[in-house]
Amino acid sequence: MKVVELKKGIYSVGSVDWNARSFHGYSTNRGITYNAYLIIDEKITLIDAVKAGFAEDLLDRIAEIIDPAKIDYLVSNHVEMDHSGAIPAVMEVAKNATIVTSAPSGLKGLKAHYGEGYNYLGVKPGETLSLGKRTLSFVQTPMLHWPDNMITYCPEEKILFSNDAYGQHYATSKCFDDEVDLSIALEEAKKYYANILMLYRAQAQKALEATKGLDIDMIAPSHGVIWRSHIKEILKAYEEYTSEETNEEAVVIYDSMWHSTESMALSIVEGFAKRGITAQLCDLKVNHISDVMTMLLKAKYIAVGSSTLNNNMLPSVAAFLTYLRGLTPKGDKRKAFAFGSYGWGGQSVGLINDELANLGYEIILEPIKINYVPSKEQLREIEAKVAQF
Ligand SMILES: Cc1cc2nc3c(=O)[nH]c(=O)nc-3n(C[C@H](O)[C@H](O)[C@H](O)COP(=O)(O)O)c2cc1C
Repeated sequence: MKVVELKKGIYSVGSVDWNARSFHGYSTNRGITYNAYLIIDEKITLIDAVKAGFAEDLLDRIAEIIDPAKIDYLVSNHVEMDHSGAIPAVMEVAKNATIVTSAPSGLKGLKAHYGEGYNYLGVKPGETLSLGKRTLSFVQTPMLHWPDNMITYCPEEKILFSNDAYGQHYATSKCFDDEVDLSIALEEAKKYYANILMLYRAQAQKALEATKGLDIDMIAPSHGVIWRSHIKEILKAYEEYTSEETNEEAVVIYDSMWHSTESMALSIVEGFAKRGITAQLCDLKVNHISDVMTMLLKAKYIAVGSSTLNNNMLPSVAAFLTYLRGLTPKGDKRKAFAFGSYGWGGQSVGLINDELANLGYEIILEPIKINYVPSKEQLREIEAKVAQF
């Protein structure tokens, strides 16, 4: 990625990982960027680093502007290795630099990754750091999505370096929201929220409130494009993502060996459609769980189906439910039911029902079970049941 000057003396110097298709299990169909920002002031400051494999790339781009040895501060907004992996390489060159991170969690996390051997400066909520003409102000956003997370605001330039908040996994040679298709940037922001931040809804609401209180010209996240022309749109989108309100939408998620549970799923979709509820059918054999989470983010209704395999649900469904359990925020108000075909014991449907109930979802229909292949009449009955609950 080429160096881009965001404002006079402030540069985007991060890397594009065009072919990354998995980010710790999240499918990144459009690749990833690891954004880093360089501020030229009396104190030369790098905001975040990149993934380890891109360290040379980062240093080369910094060298286009200034000798990397002159870096005074390396602000680490988040310890996770997609932002911090290149820290040792940067510190190898910038021997006198100080790593600025949240106290105490950032300090603890960075030391556990990279050792005690660097100059560290821990900053507490609301603390500021003067770079000369500019100031950096640190807002801690703990558990969004690690204990150490913070966002960094530069009031003189009205830039919020938001790290993971407002980010998107979207590799592009462009830098800004108004240079790309906005619908793609927002779709990827939604997927990012659903898969990384959804569990931490309360913290995301607080970060959103903190953001709204700032005078902002640019939101520069650590992944994807920088928001400058569509700040209102991304904040409105976060307002929607973080709201407890759901939409009149259903997602019918299943796996099936011989299509019996699949036939049931199709009838369930028809039943929802009859009620005027938009429903999406989602076969776990062909839909990645991270895409399913995006579909689910604002859906009020969830139906989960599996046939019984060896006294259990199908492994794909178990994996999906585990992922869903991990990402479900407290007090999630959704309506759900289980369905599936079976041969003899038929345990899968009860197990799914229990999982959905344990998530705190309101169970709106008794588990729907069909022995082996559903008849046309049984399918019509399922459709009618869903259309009437
Ligand atoms: C390898 C295998 C193991 C199965 N184990 C069970 C089981 O333990 N209990 C049960 O009730 N049915 C079991 N069945 C039967 C299926 O649940 C049944 O065929 C069902 O109709 C398949 O639905 P599907 O086409 O949606 O996968 C098994 C089927 C297969 C192929």
